[in-house]
Amino acid sequence: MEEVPMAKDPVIALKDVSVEFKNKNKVVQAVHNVTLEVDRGDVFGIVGYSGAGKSTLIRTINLLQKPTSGEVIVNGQQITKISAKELRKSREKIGMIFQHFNLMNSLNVVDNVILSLGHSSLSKREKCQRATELLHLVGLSGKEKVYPRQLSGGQKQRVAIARALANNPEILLSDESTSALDPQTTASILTLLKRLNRELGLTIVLITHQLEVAEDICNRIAVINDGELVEQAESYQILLNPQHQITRDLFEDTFFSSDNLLKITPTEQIRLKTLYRLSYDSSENDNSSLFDWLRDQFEIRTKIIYTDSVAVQNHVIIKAVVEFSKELYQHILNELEIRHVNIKKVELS
Ligand SMILES: Nc1ncnc2c1ncn2[C@@H]1O[C@H](COP(=O)(O)OP(=O)(O)OP(=O)(O)O)[C@@H](O)[C@H]1O
Repeated sequence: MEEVPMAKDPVIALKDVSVEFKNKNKVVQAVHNVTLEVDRGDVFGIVGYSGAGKSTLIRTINLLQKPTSGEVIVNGQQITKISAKELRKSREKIGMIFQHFNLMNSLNVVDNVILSLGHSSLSKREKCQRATELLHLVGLSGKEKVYPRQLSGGQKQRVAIARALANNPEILLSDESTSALDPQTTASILTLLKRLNRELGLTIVLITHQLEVAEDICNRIAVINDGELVEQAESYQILLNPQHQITRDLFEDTFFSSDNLLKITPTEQIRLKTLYRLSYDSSENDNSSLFDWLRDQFEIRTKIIYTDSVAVQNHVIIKAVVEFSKELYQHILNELEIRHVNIKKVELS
């Protein structure tokens, strides 16, 4: 039976959003005409170089940053047009976590979470019970009376996540929430975020400069550069076949890094005139059938210089640098493209 595509259900829509900062005589265009949609249940990553406008952009979603122009629509409501009271209500449905946790050091863990329940109609006892349940949800049972300074970075971020979830938000905004954490703690926070996304149906929008974070957790990635949205796609597509040079610089070149290419010695460089980088989805191609096909059809032999794989969503993307026994003619490159193999000649400088 033919699969029916799932209906899209955008929970966030930004339309032509721009943010300008005016400093003395200078105008900084931090975000420029960004239009994007985040579907319910997405883990949506926004990546880009430092200063690209990521923080400014994510902060427009809960109007911590008011756009200079454009529309911000959350759950069908244009929040740029609503009263302060309505905005407060709408913001309760949008939790946010930050790089430096933003906890109150003078309050213990449970009181930090209770602080977010200020506007709720719950009794004091019920608030305490709710906060305790949230701390259990994020794996911090038993730490209720502890103060933030007595916690590790990962534990502080868990408190911040519990606090962000206090009002049962539908959306969680994450502004570099793992940037201050070591790789192991980062992995445990990402596991927690994935579980919350799955179990609570929480839509997550995260900005990160850690590309491995975006690869690990996001189903969709948007790339911004100089305030402009340059590319957005399913995460595996971004890895498999990046369209924009900035995306290639960000994602491909971390894998095909000069470190890896420098492993090839200068004498080999002279010989290696037919070095190519390939990337492909392992469910569509596998090494041996691809290289057997090149040999059988075109008498081209392949020597794999190095290869690696990265699992994104349900796809395993293979990336490889190979040496072919001869240069590939355009018609072979075209055939590879038809087979969804992304191929590029390596220029050794
Ligand atoms: N309040 C402000 N006043 C003036 N300029 C600002 C302000 N906030 C940000 N900018 C400028 O806007 C641009 C985008 O900044 P932003 O912090 O959004 O980028 P970013 O991609 O999050 O960077 P990073 O990864 O380094 O945090 C930068 O040029 C920055 O200097």
